[in-house]
Amino acid sequence: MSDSGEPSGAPLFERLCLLGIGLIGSSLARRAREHGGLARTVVVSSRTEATLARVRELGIADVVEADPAEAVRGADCVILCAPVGANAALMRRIAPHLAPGCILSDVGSTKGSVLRDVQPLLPGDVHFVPAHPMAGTEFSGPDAGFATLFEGRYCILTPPPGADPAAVEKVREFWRRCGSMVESMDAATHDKVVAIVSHLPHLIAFTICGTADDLAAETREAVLKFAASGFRDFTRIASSDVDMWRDVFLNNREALLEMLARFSEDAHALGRAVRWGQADFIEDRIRRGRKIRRSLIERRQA
Ligand SMILES: NC(=O)c1ccc[n+]([C@@H]2O[C@H](COP(=O)([O-])OP(=O)(O)OC[C@H]3O[C@@H](n4cnc5c(N)ncnc54)[C@H](O)[C@@H]3O)[C@@H](O)[C@H]2O)c1
Ligand SMILES: O=C(O)C(=O)C[C@]1(C(=O)O)C=C[C@@H](O)C=C1
Repeated sequence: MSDSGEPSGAPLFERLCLLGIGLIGSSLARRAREHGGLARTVVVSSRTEATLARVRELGIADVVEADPAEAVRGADCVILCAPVGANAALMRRIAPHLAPGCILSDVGSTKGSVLRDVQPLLPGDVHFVPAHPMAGTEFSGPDAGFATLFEGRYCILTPPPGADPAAVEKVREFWRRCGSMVESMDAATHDKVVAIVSHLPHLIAFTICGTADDLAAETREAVLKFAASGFRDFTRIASSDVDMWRDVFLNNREALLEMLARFSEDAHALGRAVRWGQADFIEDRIRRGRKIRRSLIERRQA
């Protein structure tokens, strides 16, 4: 395998099964199609017949199977790609059918919940290596995916204590071949980090859109008319998928509420500085924002 993500030699997996095929699942399926190094055969299962029919039309999987229990049979890697709230039920359905030695992974945005929902049902001979690609868009469904989604983006692994090192290395290599930089951390740290960098920004975006929507009819018209401004940037992420974000908020409750409390205190402090005309305080906050944006650009993550 070369550092450029180009394939060399045999594919990592013989039979890769993706359960849930929206933005993330279909990006993985497309990557596997374009990059021979991921899997020889890609099997896909999803909840609705409409999604499965669309996957057939798109031609992004070798096998399309309605029943998840059937889909995982004989797979040496299974990746859960549905909203995180679906994991417990999916796991109950597939656990007895997972092949011995299979690697089970996921792409969920919350990791404590995945350990909670998946580990108790895990057969002894299956290796569990949770993962979270820090890449996405506001779009969802199988049409939204693209093969380059993960390129140059981080993927965080949260292997549970005692995870099989060979399985962890295989999942690392999988994400490297998707073009990602791979890091590992424990699930609790992951959940705190994403609460501030991903979940709270979405919560704020949904809220600011709701607040604008609550304004009197006349003002709301003006908001929409002149929205080619700071507000527009919030509307992009506020247009994200309902099921996915409901599940994220409900499955990272503690960390998200902690970050929201800190944010609220800081927002009040800035509001107070505005009220009392404290220009130095206001300038300091703006400078910190500019500094963070600059460092993201330097790290090529903006
Ligand atoms: N969208 C992002 O930016 C992003 C980024 C990183 C990780 N994630 C995580 O990836 C996962 C998938 O997100 P997505 O953006 O691809 O969502 P999506 O809405 O585009 O796709 C989800 C897919 O799962 C299917 N599904 C829903 N419930 C199911 C069930 N009970 N059983 C089987 N399939 C079911 C849906 O039909 C759909 O095909 C989520 O856990 C999310 O937290 C999302
Ligand atoms: O770019 C976006 O639109 C995203 O929302 C992607 C984003 C994020 O917040 O950065 C969303 C959820 C994920 O779990 C990872 C990535």
